Amino acid sequence: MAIKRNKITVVGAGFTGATTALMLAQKELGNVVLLDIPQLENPTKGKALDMLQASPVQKFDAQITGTSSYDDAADSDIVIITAGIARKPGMSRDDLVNTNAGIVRSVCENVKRVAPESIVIILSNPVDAMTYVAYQALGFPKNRVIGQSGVLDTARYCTFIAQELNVSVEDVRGFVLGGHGDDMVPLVRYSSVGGIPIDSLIPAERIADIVQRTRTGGGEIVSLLGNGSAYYAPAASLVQMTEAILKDKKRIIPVIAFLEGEYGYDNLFMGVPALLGADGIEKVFELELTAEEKAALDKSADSVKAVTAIIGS
Ligand SMILES: NC(=O)C1=CN([C@@H]2O[C@H](COP(=O)(O)OP(=O)(O)OC[C@H]3O[C@@H](n4cnc5c(N)ncnc54)[C@H](O)[C@@H]3O)[C@@H](O)[C@H]2O)C=CC1
Ligand SMILES: O=C([O-])CC(=O)C(=O)O
Repeated sequence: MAIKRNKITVVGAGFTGATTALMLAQKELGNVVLLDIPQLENPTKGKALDMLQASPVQKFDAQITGTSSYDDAADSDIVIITAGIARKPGMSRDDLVNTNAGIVRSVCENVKRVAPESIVIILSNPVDAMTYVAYQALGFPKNRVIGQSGVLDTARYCTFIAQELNVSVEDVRGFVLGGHGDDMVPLVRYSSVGGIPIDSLIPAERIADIVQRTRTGGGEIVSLLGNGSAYYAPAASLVQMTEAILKDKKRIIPVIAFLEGEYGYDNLFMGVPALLGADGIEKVFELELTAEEKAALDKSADSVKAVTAIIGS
């Protein structure tokens, strides 16, 4: 008899998708289906088989299947969408909007057919707008359509704070609100190290540098890689979200959620702190913001609205 495990499909077997598939299996979060286009079926099968053959060495029990058929994704508990093109140096994430909207829409039509009860996590960029596209194409309730940006942006922010102070990343807390673009809003007032507010540990001008480096963190890696974008930290972020849902951990982490009045925004997907558990987004938290923080969030929301309008919200 087959062993009963969660089923997680990762659509897009490129850099982020393949890395995510391996990390999910290594954490034994479920059986993983890695899916890409028919023209890449053999390389996708090859990547999955190669990962599977790491399992006796690393001692993880999970099946990993490469495919181009949505039948293999049937009844997935979670579907992670990484399908689409990545930006190159000199491009913004928004330059990908038209190409990736078509890809995300077609992927979601298949997901809706084979995995109608799944929770869907979107990575493809520009991710706030792509999460909107997915929501429209899937027709799922809003708690089951979630975009990834805040875990990654917060991870970058916390990395830079830990480096600045030469302390363990484990003790750094903080989060980033807003759209996944260069005007995202790292919330300094809610950031601490070992419980100590960062503004009593780091001079204001260095904090400003950290905030700015966080905002352009994706672009920094695009420039260094030369031909693609980040994938290790994005994959780790997707895995953290998947784990929170599958283990019903009730974690409070920033994710892209559908806003219907929260923070004064309506009919918009954007990054906010949320409770993640077995039902997906179980609650969105609305924080008190200062006038300055709200103005920064409004600016970020305006950018998200502009790119979302291109694909017709
Ligand atoms: N939201 C975030 O924080 C992040 C978003 N991204 C975005 O994730 C996306 C993927 O990035 P990478 O994996 O580095 O790109 P990649 O080019 O390495 O992989 C993308 C894969 O999607 C596949 N694909 C294209 N159309 C498809 C379709 N219709 N069905 C199934 N698969 C399809 C391609 O064949 C390719 O294998 C990009 O849009 C990138 O900008 C990347 C990192 C972080
Ligand atoms: O920068 C990009 O294009 C990929 C991405 O979203 C990130 O790494 O934050």
